Amino acid sequence: MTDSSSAASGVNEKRIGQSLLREVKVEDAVGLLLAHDLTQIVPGSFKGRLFRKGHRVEEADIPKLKDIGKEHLYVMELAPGDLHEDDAALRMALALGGPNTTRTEPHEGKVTLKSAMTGLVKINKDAVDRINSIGDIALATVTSGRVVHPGDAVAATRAIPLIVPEAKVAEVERIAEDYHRAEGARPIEIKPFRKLRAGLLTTGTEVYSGRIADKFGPAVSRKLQELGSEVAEQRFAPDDRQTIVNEILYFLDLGYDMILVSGGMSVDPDDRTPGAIADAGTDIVSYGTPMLPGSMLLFGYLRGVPIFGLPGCVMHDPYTSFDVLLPRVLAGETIVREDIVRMGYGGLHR
Ligand SMILES: Nc1nc2c(c(=O)[nH]1)N[C@H]1C(S)=C(S)[C@@H](COP(=O)(O)OP(=O)(O)OC[C@H]3O[C@@H](n4cnc5c(N)ncnc54)[C@H](O)[C@@H]3O)O[C@H]1N2
Ligand code: MOO
Repeated sequence: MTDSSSAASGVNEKRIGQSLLREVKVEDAVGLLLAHDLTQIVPGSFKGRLFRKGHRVEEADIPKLKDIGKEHLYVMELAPGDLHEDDAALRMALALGGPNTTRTEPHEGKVTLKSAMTGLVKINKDAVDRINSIGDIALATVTSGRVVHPGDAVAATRAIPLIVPEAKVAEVERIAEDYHRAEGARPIEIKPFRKLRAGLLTTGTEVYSGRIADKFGPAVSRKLQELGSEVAEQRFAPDDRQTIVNEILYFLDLGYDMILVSGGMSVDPDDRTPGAIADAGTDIVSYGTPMLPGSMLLFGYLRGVPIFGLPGCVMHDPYTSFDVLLPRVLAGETIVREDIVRMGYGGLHR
């Protein structure tokens, strides 16, 4: 990589495995190639690469190097079986990133995986934990199951030392391969959203009779639209259990992909919605969700069609249990009771 014979004598050397890092005074480094990116940080205005790995040091660089605190530079002699930080970060990113992810160039020993689309990011936490227990390498991710948009960072791989044993990176590749063989997916992927047509039944005698204006329709339509789906039809029902059952079955007959029923989800005598959803023949996955807001949400499947009972907060709160579960349904996931149970940890949002 660099011409070690031109290094000044009497300088410090650091051995990492079979590889060698030799310190060279910046004044003696003119003509040598930089062994790694060099970072400048000016708080509030700049953080980034001042010099790129492989840059040939020139006389004019010396004051700039001193400005960022460099009195010495490394000359690197990589042994077989060792990897430069950039190559380690890149190989990990290549192994981990699945469909609909993009990669940045290696940069200061780091590669960022980004989403190429609007979708649901899926990250296997077990693989992340196993990789981070290896040592000398780091994988930082966002939490799985959230909505991401094009260009959003979802994970970053990083080598901690400048030289990493290749075996550690190979272990990351093996973890990714094992996961791929078992699950048919890479540990980090973006699932696209399906475009679903939903029927929305808005219950509440006060809305049905026209005493108050409906606020559920616009809010739910917007939430679906933002993810590429639509409320294809909205209907209204008073707080009457049988009427609600009939309207749900009407939506089912029309073949909508999803059924949403708003209002009447809590404890008042006029709250008929959970009972009506059950009477319609729904297999209820859960009534009650360990998340706030949205604890009174019901989720189930009616002859395979996802059906939600939506509590009042969905009208006005931007992030409820509906906003957690809706993207998963749109991404084609089947929601089971365990998924709902797990929402409680980290599920307190107000
Ligand atoms: N004692 C308890 N009180 C409440 C509980 C509880 O467990 N025990 N749960 C709370 C939670 S959480 C929620 S959320 C709310 C509301 O639940 P509901 O889904 O039953 O909502 P409603 O009773 O039907 O209505 C509440 C409120 O919102 C207005 N509303 C309903 N639909 C519409 C609409 N389409 N457009 C405009 N406004 C609407 C309705 O008129 C009421 O004012 O219960 C908590 N209380
Ligand atoms: O279902 Mo309530 O909306 O938790 O706020």
